[in-house]
Order: sequence, then structure tokens, then C-alpha cells
Amino acid sequence: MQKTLRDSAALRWLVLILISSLLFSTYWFYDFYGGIKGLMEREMGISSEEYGRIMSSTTFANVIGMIILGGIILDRWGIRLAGLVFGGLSFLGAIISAAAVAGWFGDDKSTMLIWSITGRVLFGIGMEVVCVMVTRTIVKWFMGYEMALAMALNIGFGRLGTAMGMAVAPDLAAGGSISPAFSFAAILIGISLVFFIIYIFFDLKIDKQRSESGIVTEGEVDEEKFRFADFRKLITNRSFIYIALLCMVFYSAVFPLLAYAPDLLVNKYGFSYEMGSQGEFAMFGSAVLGTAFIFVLLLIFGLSFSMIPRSLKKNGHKLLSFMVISVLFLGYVYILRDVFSEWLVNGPKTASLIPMGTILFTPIFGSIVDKRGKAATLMMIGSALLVFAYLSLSVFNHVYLGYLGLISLGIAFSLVPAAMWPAVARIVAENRLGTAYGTMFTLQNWGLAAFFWGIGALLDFVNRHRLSDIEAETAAYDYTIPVLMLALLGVISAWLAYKLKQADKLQGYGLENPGITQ
Ligand SMILES: C[C@H](N)C(=O)N[C@@H](CCCCN)C(=O)O
Repeated sequence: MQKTLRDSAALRWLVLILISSLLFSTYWFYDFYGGIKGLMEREMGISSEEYGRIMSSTTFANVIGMIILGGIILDRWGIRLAGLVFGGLSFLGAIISAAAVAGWFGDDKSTMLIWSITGRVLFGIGMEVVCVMVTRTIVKWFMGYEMALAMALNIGFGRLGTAMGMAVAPDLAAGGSISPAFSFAAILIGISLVFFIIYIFFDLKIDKQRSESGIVTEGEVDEEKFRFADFRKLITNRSFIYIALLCMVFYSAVFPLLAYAPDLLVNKYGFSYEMGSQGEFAMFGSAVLGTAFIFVLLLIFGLSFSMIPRSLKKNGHKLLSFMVISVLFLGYVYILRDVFSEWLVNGPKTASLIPMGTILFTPIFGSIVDKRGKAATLMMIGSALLVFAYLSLSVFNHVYLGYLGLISLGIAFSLVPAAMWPAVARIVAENRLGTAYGTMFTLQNWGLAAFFWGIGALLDFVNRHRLSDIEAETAAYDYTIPVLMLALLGVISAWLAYKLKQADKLQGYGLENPGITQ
């Protein structure tokens, strides 16, 4: 068979970087608000409930089926046009939000609130359809190659956007105005659209090659088109119902919390929104350099290890690897101890370590699912960890338990997505994946709509007697009840993962079997 662009590993990974930049920038915009919640409340004069309303508005159009409609449009128009339209929509939404907080439409509270919400609604439609489009593009280029790894790394790009958005937003707003943080985030989406336009040339070329070699192109595959009969079949499949509900409940317990996590750390444990004496950018720079340094050491270790003769490393190589990685990690912590000591008292920076950790752990858990299986069991464990995390962060008051809670949350946030998304591909036929992801994202948005807003509203309600003191900065929000509510979602997630495991036993999709069969 004639070779196409996707047969070149270098081109495949280049394509992954080009399209993942859209995920990086849109996740940045989705989550950077969390790092400046307190500042937004002060500058815009809004309450926690109103902050929650802005966050929740990302989902407003999606709860009434915009993602499914976007998926159908994607199937009909193809990756290039749909990518430009929905990427452009997320950019437009981000620009409107940035203009709103800059006071372009008026600087009174209600005008800023209305336009911030309008911007976020448009951004939300664009972002979710972009996510489905990017997933389909990965399938197009990586099917038969390193698809699971590509998906995990792609999620990693998104998480990096989340982490950096949360960590850097307070620095961008350090001049006393939230506007630069918004403009910067919007510009990032514009830059990633340029990367997407570069990708379009590769997409045109590969489609041309595929049609020349007799492989039908994406737009010509009739089976790819959306049919309501398939949709009905999908939503009556037991395993799909459980995994879709799990997606809704699990993500409702995680994404909204990220929007409140920095504020939770500031209010519950007395963390700060400001950095200490060393200067934020110097600290950020040394953290990035330290991370690059450790990657280089790991690379050297990997290369030297690969040169040891097989017979010598047969036994004990796992122990040796574990020891070397542990020493490197401890060295890393030692080198960066000043950075860590400053970061671990700063709310947004500490909260950003949750998505940061998932960048490493999601591919690791993904490869465990590939090699050993146990996807449904891992989803149960991930959900149980969520319960532990939220109990630690709510009913207990010790900061070390708080750190442990954040680590558990990070592991849960890696385990469940790493097991969930490849599992969908086992339950649903490949040519229906777009519809399946669209349906799951829609349900997920129902949950997000309720909890992004619900946490803020509950926070205002349980703290209603001291709101004026909180505004005067003489009292702090009590987060116990809102976080306990999320622990309950963890319990429901664990139950749904258990039901999924049972349904899979009946239906025989083999979710507990390894993904790699050869
Ligand atoms: C934000 C989006 N609705 C979502 O749920 N994203 C997932 C990743 C989905 C990747 C599917 N291949 C996430 O965990 O961020």
C-alpha cells in the first residue's frame, strides 16, 4: 500500500503538537479564572455565587445539545472547516470575556457580568467541539500506531494549560488588574489557531494522498455521518449508560473544584494569593529549568541503561530504575526546595500542582491499562480516592492532610480519565466515537453547569452571616459543606464504576482485559 504522511513518526508527533496547542490554550482559558477568583470578586464586585455563574455559563449552550450539534457539523464539514469555525468561536468568546473585564462594554457590575457570561457561553461551545475534533484528528493520524499514548499526551497538553493558567494568572494580574490575565489567555487561543491553520496543510495533503491511494477521505465516509438510529442504540447500551453517567458525576466532582481550589487553600489553610520575596518570574523560571534538568538526567539514565547488555539487566532492572528515579526525584525536590517552600504556601501555585501531576501520571496509568487492563477496577479506585481527597480537604483541618488530599485528587484525576477514554473506544464502534464523545461531553456539561454554580451558591449560603466580614477580609469562607458535597459525588462515581464493571461482565467488552493484545 502507498505510504501517506501518517506513516512518518516525526510527522505524526508534529501533527499532535500542532493540534494539541488548541487544547493547551482552551484549557488555559477554561481554568485560569480559579487562580484569580479572589481578585475577580474584588475588582468586579461580584459574589462567589456570581463567580460560579460565570464559570457555569461555559456549559449553558452545551447542556441543550450544542456539542452533539457540533459533532454532527464536524461529521458533515470535516476537521478543517469545523476546526476553524469552532476554534474561532472559542477565540471570539475569549475576546468578548477579555473586553468585558476591561470595561469595554461598560464598567458597572451587571454589564461586566452579562458580557463575561456571553463570552464564556460562546467560548464553551467552541472549546468542547474543539475537544471532540482534536480527538477525531488523533484517531485519523494515530489509528494503528501509538493511539493511546497520543491521547494521553494530548490530555497532558490540556492539563499543562490548566496548570499554567492557574499558576501564572495571578502573576499576570499582579499589577492590580485582572484584565492582562484575560487578554493573555485570549491571545494564546489566537496563537493556537495559527498552529491549527498550519495543520490544515497537512490535513489537505493526507486527504489527497488517501484519495489517490484509494482510501476514502473523511468527508466521503458515509458511515461517519450521524444517524439517529445509532444514537438510540448508543444511549440504550448499559455499559455506555454507566460510563457516560460516571463521566458526568466524576468530572462534576473534579473540574468545578479546580475553579475553587486556590481559593479553598487561601481560605481554609491561610495560603496566599501573592508570592513571597523571591519574585514570581524568577521562581517560575527556576522551576521550569529544574524540570528541564531532571528530564535531561532521565534521558541520560535511559540511554545509558539501554546500553547495558540484556543479560546483566535482566534481573533487578525494575528495582534499579525505581531507585534511580527516586534519587533523581529527591534530588529534584532538594534543588527546588526554595521554590517548593514558596509555592506550597501560595494557593494558585499549589493548586496548579494537581493538573501538573496528571501530565506525568495519565500516560503511566494509560500504559498500565494498555498492558494489564483492569480499566473498570481502576475507575473504581480513582473514584474512591476522590472520596478520601474530599474528606481530607473538608472535615479535617490539618494542612498535611490537605496536601495528601490534593495528591489523592491528582492521582484520581489521572486514573479515571486514563481508564475511561480508551474504554469508550471498546464499548462503541470506531465510526460512532464522535457521537459517543459528544453525548458524554453533553452529560458532563449538565453536571458541570450544576456544580460550577452550585459550589459558589452553597459557599455564599453557608457563609451568609459573615459575607461582609469576608469582603472586608476580616473573615474567611468556610468550604466544609461544599467540599463534603463533592465527596458524595465520589461515592456515586465509585458505585457507577462498579455497575460498569458488572455490565461489562454481562456484555463482554473486555474492559478488564489488556488493551494491547499482540
Ligand atoms: C473538557 C472535555 N469535555 C473533557 O472531558 N476532556 C477530557 C479529555 C477527553 C479526551 C478524549 N479523548 C479531560 O479529561 O480533560
